[in-house]
Amino acid sequence: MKLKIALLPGDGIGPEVTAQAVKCLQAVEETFGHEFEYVEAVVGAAAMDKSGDPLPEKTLELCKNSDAVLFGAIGDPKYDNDPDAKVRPEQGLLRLRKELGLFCNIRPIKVFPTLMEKSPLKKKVIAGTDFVIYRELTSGIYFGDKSVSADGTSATDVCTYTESEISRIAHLAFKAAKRRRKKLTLIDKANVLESSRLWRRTVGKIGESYPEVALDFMFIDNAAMQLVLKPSQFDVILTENMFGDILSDEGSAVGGSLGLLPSASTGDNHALFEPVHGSYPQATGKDIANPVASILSAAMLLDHFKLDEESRAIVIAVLKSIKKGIVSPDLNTSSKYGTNHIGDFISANIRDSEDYLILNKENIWLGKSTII
Ligand SMILES: NC(=O)C1=CN([C@@H]2O[C@H](COP(=O)(O)OP(=O)(O)OC[C@H]3O[C@@H](n4cnc5c(N)ncnc54)[C@H](O)[C@@H]3O)[C@@H](O)[C@H]2O)C=CC1
Ligand SMILES: CC(C)CC(=O)C(=O)O
Ligand SMILES: [Mg+2]
Repeated sequence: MKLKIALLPGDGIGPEVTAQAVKCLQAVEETFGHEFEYVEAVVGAAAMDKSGDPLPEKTLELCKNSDAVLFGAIGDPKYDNDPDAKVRPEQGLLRLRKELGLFCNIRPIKVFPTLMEKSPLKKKVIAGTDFVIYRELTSGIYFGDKSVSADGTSATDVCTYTESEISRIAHLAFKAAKRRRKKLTLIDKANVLESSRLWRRTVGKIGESYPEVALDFMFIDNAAMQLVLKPSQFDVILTENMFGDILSDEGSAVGGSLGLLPSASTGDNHALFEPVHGSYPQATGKDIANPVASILSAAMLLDHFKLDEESRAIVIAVLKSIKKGIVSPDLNTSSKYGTNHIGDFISANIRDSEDYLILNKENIWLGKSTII
């Protein structure tokens, strides 16, 4: 298969982890006989340094004209620490999501069997954790009107949802639940928020056309607690933009590190793949960032194009690296392995079809699907 992939490494650790994901995609190309073209462009603070714009027109055009986008991360302390900054790197990512119509953000959370003891939670609490968050990505409070009063003493962010914005992602979440353990939990704050009540009404109605899926509702405050008390109770979580953002970082702690979580953002015409984490500026250039979230995002990219075996080859190589203890310091503080070495190990193992077959038979972690 030929694919044109827009590479947007971005800021902080973005370039380092994206480079490891590209190594893995190149290994897939060689092993399975595909041809991927990579075209790089700037985004976030890196783009602002050049032109003042966190999403230059050229970058947006490239993304629109590519089959997929592989995104690193954006964000820089010089903007985080300046509450008066008028333009921010994050606006580049938000606008890109909106322009590409990426309304559905898919964030799978599974516990690697070999990493059980790395979780801050007890083994018996996290055993069996395997859920996926369907997070609405192009609306809600991140995209609503914002204002600050003239004297700077009050500020407003508006949260708006329409029925059609809710129903298009709800259908995708119900379909995912049908393929999985047939349970969907809508997480909201319907006891307080009007927009959440619209979510409940809309999702409740849509649920009638998916009778095989058990639908339940949970308030966000309780959900934040349930996620660490009994994460295995969740199968598909459907939620709005900000709640999904927060819950996925919380969920990453269940599996041991935010550096492990990949994501896919899809719409009707485009798809973007990125780690759940941000630019982790404290780690920039230190060769300590975990590249697995980015590498698994590349596996989700392959999944998206129905390259199932190829995606699985990446996942299995990742599993092997973890099984062998080739992990970054977030998973083992005394680890001597860096970002680059881990990327080299995983990409080399994608090429190793014998290991691939053996591990594939074990069928650990993967279940029937690859990532989700
Ligand atoms: N999608 C994106 O590009 C996102 C960008 N950001 C931006 O990133 C910058 C930093 O934000 P933070 O809140 O510190 O979030 P962050 O996700 O960059 O880091 C939070 C913590 O997670 C851990 N972590 C994250 N990625 C890791 C990796 N690959 N390997 C090992 N450990 C990892 C580290 O302990 C780190 O201190 C900000 O400018 C923020 O706006 C934040 C979230 C998402
Ligand atoms: C940096 C934001 C634009 C979003 C975010 O934190 C996320 O999508 O995880
Ligand atoms: Mg986030």
